[in-house]
Amino acid sequence: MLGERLGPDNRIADPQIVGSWRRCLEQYRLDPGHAHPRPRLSAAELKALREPLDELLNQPVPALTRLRRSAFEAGYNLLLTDAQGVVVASYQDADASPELARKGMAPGSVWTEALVGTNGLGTCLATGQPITVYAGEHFDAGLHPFSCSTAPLFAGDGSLLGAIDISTYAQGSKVRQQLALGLVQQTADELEALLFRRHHADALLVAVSARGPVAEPTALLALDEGGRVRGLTTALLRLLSFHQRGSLLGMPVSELLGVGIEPLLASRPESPCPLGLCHWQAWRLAPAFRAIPAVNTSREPDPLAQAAGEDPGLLRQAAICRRMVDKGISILIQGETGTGKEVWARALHNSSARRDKPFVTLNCAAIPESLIESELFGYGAGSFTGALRGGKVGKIAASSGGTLFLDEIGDMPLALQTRLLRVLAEQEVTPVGELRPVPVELNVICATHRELTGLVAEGRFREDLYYRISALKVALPPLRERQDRRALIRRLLAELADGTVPSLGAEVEQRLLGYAWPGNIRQLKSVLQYALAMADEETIGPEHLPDEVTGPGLAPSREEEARPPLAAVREQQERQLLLDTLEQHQWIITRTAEALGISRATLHRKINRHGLVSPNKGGR
Ligand SMILES: Nc1ncnc2c1ncn2[C@@H]1O[C@H](COP(=O)(O)OP(=O)(O)OP(=O)(O)O)[C@@H](O)[C@H]1O
Repeated sequence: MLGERLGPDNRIADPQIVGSWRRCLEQYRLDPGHAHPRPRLSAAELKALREPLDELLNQPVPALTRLRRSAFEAGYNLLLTDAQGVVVASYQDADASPELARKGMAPGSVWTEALVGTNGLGTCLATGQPITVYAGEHFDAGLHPFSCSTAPLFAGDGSLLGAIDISTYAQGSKVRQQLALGLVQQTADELEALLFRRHHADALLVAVSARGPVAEPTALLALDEGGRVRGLTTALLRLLSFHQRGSLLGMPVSELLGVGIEPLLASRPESPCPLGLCHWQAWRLAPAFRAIPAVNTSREPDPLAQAAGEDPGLLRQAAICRRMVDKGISILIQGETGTGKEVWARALHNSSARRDKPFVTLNCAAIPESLIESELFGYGAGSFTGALRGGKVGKIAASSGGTLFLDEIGDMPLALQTRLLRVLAEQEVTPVGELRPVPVELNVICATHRELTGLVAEGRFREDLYYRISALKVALPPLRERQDRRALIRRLLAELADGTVPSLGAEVEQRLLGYAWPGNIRQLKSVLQYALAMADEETIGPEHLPDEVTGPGLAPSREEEARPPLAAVREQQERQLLLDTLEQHQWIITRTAEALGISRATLHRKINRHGLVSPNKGGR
């Protein structure tokens, strides 16, 4: 059979593939004429298998996020398996055919070579080598329409952890697909480097590069105090042309790299090692060593860039904010409800030199006027009835040195505006009922959905405070005006999906792009959550969307004024009923939903649609 496939046109010439076909025929005794069942594990079984990969799956990892994004944009599906070839996470392209998912590219499906025959995942894991399996190179004829590129993923201690794979329809040539293999290999190297740094957190780490210093070094060496090799990454093994790490462990670094630990320690970060240079030139490499701190230095994504997404206007504002953030310039964020004002404020804080200090929020619209004062300024022991016996630290003092985010500043009562202005000028706060002021280092970021200049003109907002808090104004556009809506929808869908990311049907995407989103990103998130919960299939169809998006129920906000008065009255009544019932049940969603006779999901949707805000923000 193998002889037939090799044929005159050399269809299977790649020695890795030939080796795999031999194993399939001779060792596993598979028959290429038969479809091979791909078993699927239950969710409970899968949970245990995911554990070794939790470090990569339970938190955003920049290298994986980048690959997910590139794969999405290029129409590939991305799979992550454990070392046994069981898919533990799958991220599917919104446009790719659901056929890919039907072929077993979903969490729980098993892809070992012994079961499925030659395939990217199984063969990569069988050999521990990266591989592209293209079209007819698959052993199972059912997989011939596809092409996949897979790289093995190694843990910090060098053991095989699993594999990363990107797959798509086979088109063009195998050479094109091999470009994708480079991308997958790079990601696997970066993930391994991350795990390696964590695993060897107490060792001296040395980055080796053939091209001089690189931004994200992946060829890493861990040394013990005596300068012996404790571990090395697969990227370094490749660079040194070694296949096995076992024989190198314990070896003095001078033997491996031709440079002892003292010169390495003495070499300034990023300076080339003079001894190594001679040695490496003999290998036709121009190395650069740098001792790097043995801590996790992987750069987190830029928080402002994350918040701006791909909208050109927001990216411009992010660039301006970055320049201002540590210059003591006050920033006012304006935008409709749910446009991400708090997200932006947090991004500002996280981009600032104060990022390790507290970020404290106060929503001036969400708490009764009478409480804002004590919340903000705190109070001394026994200062009024109902006060805590020991007094309470106010939000201003709690945020000292960090950032105080004052949301809905337009709702701050006039008397408190005066006091706030004084604290900003004098940098000291006097708690309610106390005489002595306490010094604070107050930095505020304010936000509002109102037009503050209008409030100033009406005498409801102090003009001097307005200028004091708004040296730089950031205007967040409503979702319907963001130019990166499509990308944002896809990103949120991928973030909210637990594992497999279903695709959006063309009609659904059009509806989401055309909808007016009165509740902006907050509403979009709850609509996507709803759709994900409703859709069991690989594709989200119009039937999985809530009525507010599909039905005539709620007209787009731009047409709001044109809505018939009866509908507007009904909306108002519903809003009031919701508010009353929520308050009656202390914003406990389960109880409120029960009292209203609706599901929790519907209640959440209605809360979002009406833009209702719980006093403690938790009930949103
Ligand atoms: N750029 C973004 N990317 C992803 N999610 C976002 C982004 N901006 C906002 N969100 C999400 O949208 C929701 C609303 O965001 P946020 O609370 O920051 O809005 P807001 O404008 O402060 O709302 P409000 O005026 O009602 O307080 C949150 O769930 C947040 O996580």
